[in-house]
This record gives sequence, C-alpha cells and structure tokens, in this order.
Amino acid sequence: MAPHTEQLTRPAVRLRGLTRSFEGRTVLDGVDLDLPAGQFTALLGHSGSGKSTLLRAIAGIDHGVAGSGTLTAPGRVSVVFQDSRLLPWRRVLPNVLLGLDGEDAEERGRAALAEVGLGGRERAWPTELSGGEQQRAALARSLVREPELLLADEPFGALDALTRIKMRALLRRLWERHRPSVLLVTHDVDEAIVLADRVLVLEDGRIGLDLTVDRDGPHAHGGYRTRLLKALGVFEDAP
Ligand SMILES: Nc1ncnc2c1ncn2[C@@H]1O[C@H](COP(=O)(O)OP(=O)(O)OP(=O)(O)O)[C@@H](O)[C@H]1O
Repeated sequence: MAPHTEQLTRPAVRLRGLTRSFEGRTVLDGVDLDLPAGQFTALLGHSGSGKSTLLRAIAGIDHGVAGSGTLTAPGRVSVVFQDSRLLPWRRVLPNVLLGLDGEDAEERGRAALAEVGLGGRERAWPTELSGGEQQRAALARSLVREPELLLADEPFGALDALTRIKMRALLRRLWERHRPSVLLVTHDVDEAIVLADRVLVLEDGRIGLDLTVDRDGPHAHGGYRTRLLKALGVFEDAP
C-alpha cells in the first residue's frame, strides 16, 4: 500500500503505525515517530534493522513496497546518499541546478557551492572531484532547494576518517545556518552524538531508544555512548 503523504505548511514529520515488509518479512513494525521542525535527529540500528527503509518511506521513494500506517512529511524534502549521485555527464554547477527553476537559480547554485567550500569548482566534472568534494556538491544540491527536511543516509560512510570529521562539521554548520529538520542515518555512534540533538535506535522494527542529547547538560559524550552501545547490544568492557 502506498504511504499516505500530505504536504504540510510547517516542516515536521509524523509517523503513526508505519509498517513496511518485503516478501512477507516485516521490517518496520508499527513505527510511531514525530520529528519536530528544525531538529537534528540521528537514527542508529544494526545492519538490516530497517534504517534505510524508514528513510525511504519518509522520502516517499518506496513505491511498490508493502506497508500501512500514516505518514506526514514536509513538501520540500532533500535526500543525500552515501554516494553523491552526481550525473557524470554534467558539470558541477548544472548538477546542483538540476530541476531548479527561477531567474536566480544560477546565483543560488553558486552561493550553495561557495557555502560548501566548492566556490570556483562550478565547471569541474564530477570525476574531477574527490569523494569528499562530491559529497559537498551533493549537499549543495540538497540545500539550494531550501529543504524543510533533509534526509541523509550514511552520507559520510564512504569517506576517509579525516574527511568525515570535516564533513560532519560542515553538515552541522549548514544545519545551524539553514535549520531544516534533519534525519541522519548512521552506523557511527560517535557521529550520532557529535551531530544530533536526538538519537534514535531502531530495533525489532520500532524505535527502541529515543535519547535527547543535551550539549549543555551534565552528561558527557561517554555517558550517551555507553547507553547507545548498550541499546545496540555492544558492551565494550566485555571480554
Ligand atoms: N527492495 C528490497 N527488497 C527486498 N528486501 C529488502 C529491500 N530493501 C530492503 N530489504 C530488506 O529489508 C531489511 C532492512 O533493510 P534496510 O536497508 O532498511 O536496513 P538498514 O538498517 O538500512 O541496513 P544497513 O545499515 O546495512 O544499510 C533488510 O533485511 C533488507 O534485506
């Protein structure tokens, strides 16, 4: 069954009893979730727990997948994947502008590229960019659409450790500036804590843990890490 998606004037996600299954195997088993406007949320879970399935459902790109429940999402949604998905036969700026209307589109595209640190690379081909630069271009392509909701499916998963650190900082900076709601799917507990204000753990087809990260509160990074690892069944001090 197709998801019931209606456009809202305010950017927020609301899921009620969302189910999705593949070949009779239930992956999402009645997910209830609200994502308030402007919140940065990370989604953790074991491999195969259904994180991408949930993200694709919210993005409205899971046509043909069996399921039920209600889903409300904002009108302007951008999605970033692990690979940049830039069209190799188009230069960087046209990639960013793809499908964008308006007289000021080019100006906005250039500004977005400058914002992600790719000013001056507008005429480069995607293959001339490093992996990190390609992901920067993908972020520019997302942000130029001024999304109310940014869905990111392991956007830094294929990058080296140093580039990943820089890209995390960039994403947080862009979020602070533009304030879309963000749902970041990641395998990386530390990435989730460093970036997000709320961390969810998907478990047995539902949200098993819903943790608020209070940066100004008394809890240190390590405390959140231990709780999240425990929810994921990882006990670091076990032999
Ligand atoms: N199109 C599909 N057809 C059949 N099964 C699918 C399809 N998409 C996902 N699945 C199955 O649904 C389950 C959840 O997949 P999903 O990709 O959502 O998990 P995930 O938590 O994102 O995993 P990972 O962290 O490894 O990317 C998996 O068992 C997967 O094989």
